Amino acid sequence: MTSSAHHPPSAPILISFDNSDVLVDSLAQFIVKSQKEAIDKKGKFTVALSGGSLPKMLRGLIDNPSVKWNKWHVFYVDERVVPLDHADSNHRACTEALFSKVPIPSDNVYTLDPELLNDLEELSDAYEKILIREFAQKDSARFPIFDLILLGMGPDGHTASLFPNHELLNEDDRWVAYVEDSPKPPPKRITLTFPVINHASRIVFVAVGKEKAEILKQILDSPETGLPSARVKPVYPGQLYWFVDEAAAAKADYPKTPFKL
Ligand SMILES: O=C1O[C@H](COP(=O)(O)O)[C@@H](O)[C@H](O)[C@H]1O
Repeated sequence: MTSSAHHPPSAPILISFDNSDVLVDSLAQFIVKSQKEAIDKKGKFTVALSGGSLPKMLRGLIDNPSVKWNKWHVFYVDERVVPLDHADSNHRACTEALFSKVPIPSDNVYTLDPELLNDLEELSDAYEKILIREFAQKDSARFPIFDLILLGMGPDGHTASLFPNHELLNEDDRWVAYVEDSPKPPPKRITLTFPVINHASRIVFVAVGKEKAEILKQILDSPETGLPSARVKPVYPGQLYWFVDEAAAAKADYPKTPFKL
């Protein structure tokens, strides 16, 4: 068997859907398949969600009888350092778009600690400790291995709260880090780091709309630019997928793959 140390990352798989409704439906099918494989193997499903435009793209999971909500363990790829009910909170966005509409046990959704908003170091350490508690020695090695991580990409190529030219792009030790100077408001955030993201079994970027077309071309056709979204390169045997609509895919020359489960 080839070990991950000797195996280069697999090339990203780009899937372009006719429109965002078809994407939403296919994304739900893909997530359900990932969930089934994880539950069959270890009795639970660990997933990390982004904020921004991503939560609304999860609507295909609502009223979906195949989703085993009591087996889900949900973490945040990144979170803005604001109260959990604040308009900028990624947890609030996910709650409004999804969790308020499905029977997920609230204890299985791991939020930042709202008591620690004034101390970024403590706040990110506390979130890292939750990951250590939930992952270490069970289904991980040096870094946690999420069953699925769902990412968004900003028009500047950022993903999670990992922004172009930021020192955190080179973080190779911590699982969770903080940002005090995000160029996109709000400035204070916590984020999973690249080694954590890149150890996931499956990673899906979701990008929709013509505003994402130019940056998607750069990320896929010229990954050597080193923009944050181009640094998502799952460690073998992890696989990276791009679920995009035609508008987002319009400028990329990168080969497209038909959707199949
Ligand atoms: O600030 C953030 O932005 C990214 C991208 O957002 P999108 O609205 O362009 O999809 C998002 O993935 C991240 O979670 C969020 O905190």
